Amino acid sequence: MSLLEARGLTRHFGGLRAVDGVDFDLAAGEIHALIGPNGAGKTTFVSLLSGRVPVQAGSIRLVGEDITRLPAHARVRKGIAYTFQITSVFPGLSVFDNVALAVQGGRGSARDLRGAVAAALSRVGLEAMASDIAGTLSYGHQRLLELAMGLALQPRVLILDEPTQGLAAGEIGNFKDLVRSLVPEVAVLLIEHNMEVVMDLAHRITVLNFGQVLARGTPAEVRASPAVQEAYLGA
Ligand SMILES: Nc1ncnc2c1ncn2[C@@H]1O[C@H](COP(=O)(O)OP(=O)(O)OP(=O)(O)O)[C@@H](O)[C@H]1O
Repeated sequence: MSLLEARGLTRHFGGLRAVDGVDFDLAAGEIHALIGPNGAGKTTFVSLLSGRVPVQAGSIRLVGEDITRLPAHARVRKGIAYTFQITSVFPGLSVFDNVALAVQGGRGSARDLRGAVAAALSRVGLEAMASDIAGTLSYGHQRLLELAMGLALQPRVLILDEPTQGLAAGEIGNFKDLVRSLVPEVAVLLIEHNMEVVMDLAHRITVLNFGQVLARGTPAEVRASPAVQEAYLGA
């Protein structure tokens, strides 16, 4: 059984078929990349999975349970964490407090709040900055804070939307090591434009184009696909 399974997932905006009958399976413990040209429907698709955008047709199952109509906060409690854009960090609060808020919204019982925050911060290497005000952190550190907030939710599925955007080259290497360290406890669904990161990290790739699945497979299979090369990789 897939950890997370979508069948015929559909969301149109007026006449625009942003997501149009997508079947998708996320296996336990995998790093799965979602790629495709600008406007292909990637963010809309993960917004359907996380419940930020309502589904018009199709179904979503998490470990076999139908979650298609559950509100976003209920999906978080069931283990789907979508690390939102950096705006989800409260800039006036400390790093500790940002993560503490996430712990309280998550799946765990949070009996040991301090311990849970410390564990999430040490996972991303920010433990020394716990008392810093989040808004004073560098951009790269704010992205790590965002990841710590996602991990503090104790997710089964962690959805990362363009996590390397704006990171310096040196930071990208650390980020890849960090994502690798998360599996197999967590399954990672990664929207990523940096093909070097995708090909290096992903176990499997799904390619969207005009709201539909153009191809799926291992990095080698996707790279070799003539349809993908024509539509996307520009080879
Ligand atoms: N709330 C909305 N209302 C109307 N159209 C929308 C809405 N959200 C997305 N769209 C449109 O749906 C299409 C898919 O957008 P989406 O952001 O999902 O693509 P994407 O693959 O994530 O693109 P990018 O790589 O540029 O982030 C686009 O044409 C976009 O303009």
